[in-house]
Amino acid sequence: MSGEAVQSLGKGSVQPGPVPLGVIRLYSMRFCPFAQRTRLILKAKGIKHEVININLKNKPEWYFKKHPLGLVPVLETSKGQLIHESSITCEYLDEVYPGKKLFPEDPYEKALQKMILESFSKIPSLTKDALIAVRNGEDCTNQKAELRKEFSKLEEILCRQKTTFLGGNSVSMIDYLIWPWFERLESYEIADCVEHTPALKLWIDAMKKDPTVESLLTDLKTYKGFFELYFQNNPDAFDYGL
Ligand SMILES: N[C@@H](CCC(=O)N[C@@H](CSCC(=O)c1ccc([N+](=O)[O-])cc1)C(=O)NCC(=O)O)C(=O)O
Repeated sequence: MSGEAVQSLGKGSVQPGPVPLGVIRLYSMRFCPFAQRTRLILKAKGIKHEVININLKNKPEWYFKKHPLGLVPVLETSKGQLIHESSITCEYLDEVYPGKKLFPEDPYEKALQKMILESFSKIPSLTKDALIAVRNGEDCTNQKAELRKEFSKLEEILCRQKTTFLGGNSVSMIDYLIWPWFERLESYEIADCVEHTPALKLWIDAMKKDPTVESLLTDLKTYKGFFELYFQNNPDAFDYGL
C-alpha cells in the first residue's frame, strides 16, 4: 500500500518517525502536478514507498525541517537524506533503483530530454495563470496564445522525430515529467489549446493508455472539487474526496 489516498497532515500533527529500511518516503499533496512527477516514477519503477500528504494551507511546523520553504515533493530515505525539486527527485529514483531506466543511458540522448524539459519550463505557470483567469471570469486570450506557442515547440519535436513519445517510441522520463500538466488541461478549461497541435494530441492519447499514467489518473470531477475549495482558501481542499 503506497498510501496515496491518506489524509494530509497539518499544523499540530506529530512528526512521522524515521523511514523504515527498504522503503523511501514521499512528502506529497494529492493534487500537486510536481509531486505527481515523483509518484509516476515511483510507480513506473515499482519502488516500495510510503506517501505522507501535507496540508499546504495549514503546514505542520515540523515540515519546514524537510523543506526550507515547505514545498512538496520531498523524498526522505531511511538514512534521513532529504531530496527536493521534482525533476531532481525523479532523476535520483531512476539512478538509485534497479529496473527499467527511464532516462536514456546515452549522455546525448539524456541531454536532449533535459533540453526538452527546459523548453517546457514556462508551461506550469502559464497553465496556472490561465486557470486563475478562467476562474475569475477574466479574459485569458493572452495566456492561451502563450500556451499554444509553447505547445507548438513540443509538436515540432514529435513531428521531426516521427515518434509517439518525446524520447522515442516508448514512454520515458521526459514524458512522465511533463504529463501532469496535460492531464489537467480539461479541468483548467484550456484543452482547446492543443487543438492545433495534432501530434501532441496523439501523444496525450498514448500517455492516457500507459499503465503507470492510467493508474494515477484523477478524474475531472475530483479536480473541479479540489479547485473549488482551494480557491476559497479552504484547508480541506487537500483531502477532497477522501
Ligand atoms: N520547483 C518545485 C516546485 C514545487 C511546488 O511548487 N510545489 C507546490 C505544490 S504544487 C502547486 C500547487 O499547490 C497548485 C495548487 C493549485 C493549482 N491549481 O489550482 O491550479 C495548481 C498548483 C507547493 O508545495 N506549494 C506550497 C507553497 O507554495 O507553500 C519542484 O519542481 O518541485
